[in-house]
Amino acid sequence: MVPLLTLTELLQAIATSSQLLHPPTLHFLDSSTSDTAAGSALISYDEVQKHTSAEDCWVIINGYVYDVTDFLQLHPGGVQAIVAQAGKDASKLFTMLHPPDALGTLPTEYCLGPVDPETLPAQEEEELSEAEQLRQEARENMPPAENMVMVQDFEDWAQKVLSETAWAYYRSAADEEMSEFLAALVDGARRFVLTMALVAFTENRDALRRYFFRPRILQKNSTEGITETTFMGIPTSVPIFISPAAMAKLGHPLGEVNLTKAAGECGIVQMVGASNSLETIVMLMKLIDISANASCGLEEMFEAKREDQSLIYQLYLNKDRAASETLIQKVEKLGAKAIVFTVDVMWQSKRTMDVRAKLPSPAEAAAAAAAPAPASVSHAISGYQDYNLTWSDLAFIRLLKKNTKLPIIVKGVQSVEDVQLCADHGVQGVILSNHGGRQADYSPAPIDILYEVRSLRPELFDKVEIMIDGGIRTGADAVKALALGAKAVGIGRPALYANGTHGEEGVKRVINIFQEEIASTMRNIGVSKIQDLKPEMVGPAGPWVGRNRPPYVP
Ligand code: HEM
Ligand SMILES: Cc1cc2nc3c(=O)[nH]c(=O)nc-3n(C[C@H](O)[C@H](O)[C@H](O)COP(=O)(O)O)c2cc1C
Repeated sequence: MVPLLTLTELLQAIATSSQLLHPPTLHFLDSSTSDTAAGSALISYDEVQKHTSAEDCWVIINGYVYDVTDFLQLHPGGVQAIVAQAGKDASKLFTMLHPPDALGTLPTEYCLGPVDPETLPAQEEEELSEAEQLRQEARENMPPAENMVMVQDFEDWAQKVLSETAWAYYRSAADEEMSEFLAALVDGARRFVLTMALVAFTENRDALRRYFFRPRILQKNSTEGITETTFMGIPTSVPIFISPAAMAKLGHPLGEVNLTKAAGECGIVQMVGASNSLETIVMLMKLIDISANASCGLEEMFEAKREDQSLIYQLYLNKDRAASETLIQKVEKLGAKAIVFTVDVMWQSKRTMDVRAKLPSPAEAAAAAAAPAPASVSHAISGYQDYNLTWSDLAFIRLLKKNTKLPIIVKGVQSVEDVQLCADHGVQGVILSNHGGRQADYSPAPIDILYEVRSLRPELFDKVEIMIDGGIRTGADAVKALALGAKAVGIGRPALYANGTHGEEGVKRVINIFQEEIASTMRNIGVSKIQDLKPEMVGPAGPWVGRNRPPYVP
């Protein structure tokens, strides 16, 4: 549940962004609710104001009044999230957090009719809290996207301008997180505190910093198309892809569509997420017996893409295989180029910063105690997601292969043995990933897993395409992974942060920075096309002698 202050902050941060507050669209008029809504008499604001409790809860969204009393217990964001809006116009908040068709998941009779616009109170200017003022000032002083020099610059600004909720959700990682104090020490005296700071999230970056190049000199340089390549049979202008990530709308009201447009303009692949929110909606639609075909923002992303642009769909498998089957058929029809099947969310993890940000104040806790107990998000999610997948039954691979001609990529592989098993079971690609350090704490850094595969089982690179993501923030990071054999590398948070600071322009700038840095790194180590990058150009820091010498060095 979001504390009230945080939601206000969230709205304010967004309201100060330049491209904002496009008028709310009446999406549900296209859906089955239109008959009910269109024919109804106007409802006065005074009438709406009479229904402000958990036992009798009305809200206004996009000009229409909804009685959501029976939906409260099913709401994945919790009962209180809606009750806090009871009797009010929740349009802005709703639009910011939900895919447009979320309303279409409600039974038609919940829509009571249009609100009488004459009776709506004038919008009052809300007084800004100190934190909100700081965020607003920071946004006013933020340089334009083209002045961002490093990908890290976007993260630094995101921390200053994003709402507490958005920052906590994006940045959070599993369990043990370094304090700011430790983080500062890490910058100054990294080696000294390393043993205290070995958590998955920080290790993803630290591990990348332990690999160095062996540049070659006097190699002919080319100027054109130096970063162009293909992965999974898809051409890409740079071997970077946008990893699937939920809730881009927390950072910018246009959400994932910004990422799709930026990826299209820059000629790279986006993996569109079956975000928790969208998947949960599918689960809810089943609970309230509405067709899964009525879902979600997926079409929006496919509509926003260019004709020649490639999107890959990311799936969490549903216990109800029929729901997954429908989804796979749908995305295949929409034109997805492959299916990414995420397997590293085997259980809900504790995302520490996110949990802290949502802790209610004492007053909110007291108010919540008076309301019926919410169905928790983790409960809601475990209601549909299959956590009991095993290699021995292989149900998921069989299901996917039976239902689609699309190549299958398994995301979240974290050991050499499992790369081998994926290859044995006929998947075409794997993404070495620990979910950006958000699932199992102390899971290995993807670059180290890649190094292990290269050192121990180099033949696996010919059996299955290997990609990685986690902590990739510079062109040099990407080139190290590509030289070790990765076909492409994914970025998660960098795209979300840049979307939150500068929207589509920010995401494009992030991709351009990667392109510039990859090209420059390649030229400086004596390589002029991706295919010429070789494992022996990269290895652990220090002289390659004795036990430090990589086994693949000729
Ligand atoms: C009717 C008015 C609604 C209001 C005012 C509302 C409000 C909210 C708020 C404030 C949150 C953020 C909660 C948090 O992060 O702490 C949220 C989350 C969410 N809502 Fe709604 N909501 C409404 C309807 C719906 C509907 C119809 C659906 C579709 C089934 C839906 C699905 C979700 C989902 C999936 C989340 C994210 C849960 C998560 O992953 O954390 N909501 N909602
Ligand atoms: C806010 C956020 C939401 C994410 N949501 C998903 C998701 O829905 N599905 C998925 O497979 N991975 C998800 N991930 C993991 C990313 O796909 C990716 O593995 C990770 O972010 C890479 O690490 P990086 O953020 O350091 O680049 C998410 C990551 C973040 C930060």
